[in-house]
Amino acid sequence: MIDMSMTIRSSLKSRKRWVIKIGSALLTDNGRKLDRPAIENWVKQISGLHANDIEIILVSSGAVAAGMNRLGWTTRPTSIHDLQAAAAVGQMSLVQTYQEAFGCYSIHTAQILLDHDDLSNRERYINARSTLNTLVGIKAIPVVNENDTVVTDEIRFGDNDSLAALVANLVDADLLVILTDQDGMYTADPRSNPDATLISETDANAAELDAMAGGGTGALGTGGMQTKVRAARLAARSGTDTLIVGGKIENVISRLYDGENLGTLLLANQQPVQARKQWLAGHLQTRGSLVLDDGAVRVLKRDGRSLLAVGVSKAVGQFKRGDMVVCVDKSGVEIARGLVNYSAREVELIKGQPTESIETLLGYKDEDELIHRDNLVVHNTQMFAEN
Ligand SMILES: Nc1ncnc2c1ncn2[C@@H]1O[C@H](COP(=O)(O)OP(=O)(O)O)[C@@H](O)[C@H]1O
Ligand SMILES: N[C@@H](CCC(=O)OP(=O)(O)O)C(=O)O
Repeated sequence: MIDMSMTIRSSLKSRKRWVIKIGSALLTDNGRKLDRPAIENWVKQISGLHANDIEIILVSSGAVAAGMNRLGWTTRPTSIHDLQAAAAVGQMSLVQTYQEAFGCYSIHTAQILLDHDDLSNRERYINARSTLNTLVGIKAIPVVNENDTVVTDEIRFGDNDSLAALVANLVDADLLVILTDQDGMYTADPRSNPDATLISETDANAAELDAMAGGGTGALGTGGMQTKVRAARLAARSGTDTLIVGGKIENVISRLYDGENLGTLLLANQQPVQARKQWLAGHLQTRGSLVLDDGAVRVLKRDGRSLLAVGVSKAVGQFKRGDMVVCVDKSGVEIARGLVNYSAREVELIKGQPTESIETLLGYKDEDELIHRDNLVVHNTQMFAEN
């Protein structure tokens, strides 16, 4: 009998484009300064893949931790401005370290700082995508982090796992590798459950993962395993498999490339969706919601049709035309999300009404649909549960 897991592992070599995320806990050896020898070691391995024509986009945390260390701050600040200041100071060390380390292999690096708006605005999304594709095309290695200077709580990704997944969507990555301080994902948080066992491989959307993933983290990491599972689900939307693996395992990246069975492989098990829909699905910020009646839920889920005003019973929030809204059934379960063609105020006037009445009710009609099917992503229930 063929061992499927070995088949998948050995096929990793043929995955052309990898997004590799290195977490704070790991980069700073859990709170001490940037672990330069460790960084040089990952860079050496990544350079090996690069020499084999694998395209790499690096998502690196560590700015806050590196900044704290430079500033002599021993405890992580709670004020957002202090965190931003630490990140701004630390980002300098971070990129300098990567530049020097990759420079030893004559590889150019490029700093990319992204915030939520960059990926939620269609135009900026396309610009970010083109720049990353161009950099990869000229064989430079983009080093991505969240743009901590311009973000506030409301628009923060908050953890680099989500950012890495959205970057994977953005560049249509073939594999997302999340390097962390545990050997992979365990059946429970190994910090508090010494009997927990390592999961080798499962579906990214497997429901049991939610109960196994703890949010608890070390001194500097954010999000724990929950954000990694969520990231794997986001990445799955562009058909990208995710590997969660220990960054301190000797030669981990090279060994994964060679097909070794390390860490936890969370499989996308779905075909890549159309690029625009990926962007919609990864669009974390929503401005409101629409409550659908049973008939609308059925046609969206079963027939993939557009959402019409007649199937909506309520608008919640202050959204405008073009905003992202979630569509929930009458018990509040999210079934889809998409770009709405009418504002909340307009929806309140046309909800439950046939399309022919829109012009009479509003005095004009922009579009027949509340959300056109091209701008609508219908998903299975638990995908956005943590948003
Ligand atoms: N099921 C689990 N398996 C492995 N680690 C887990 C699990 N649940 C929670 N964790 C915690 O997640 C931590 C890693 O996440 P985090 O501290 O955010 O690191 P990073 O900076 O790499 O993102 C681990 O140190 C561990 O304590
Ligand atoms: N932008 C922040 C990253 C936030 C963070 O620590 O994320 P993670 O590595 O997922 O725990 C930094 O560079 O410090």
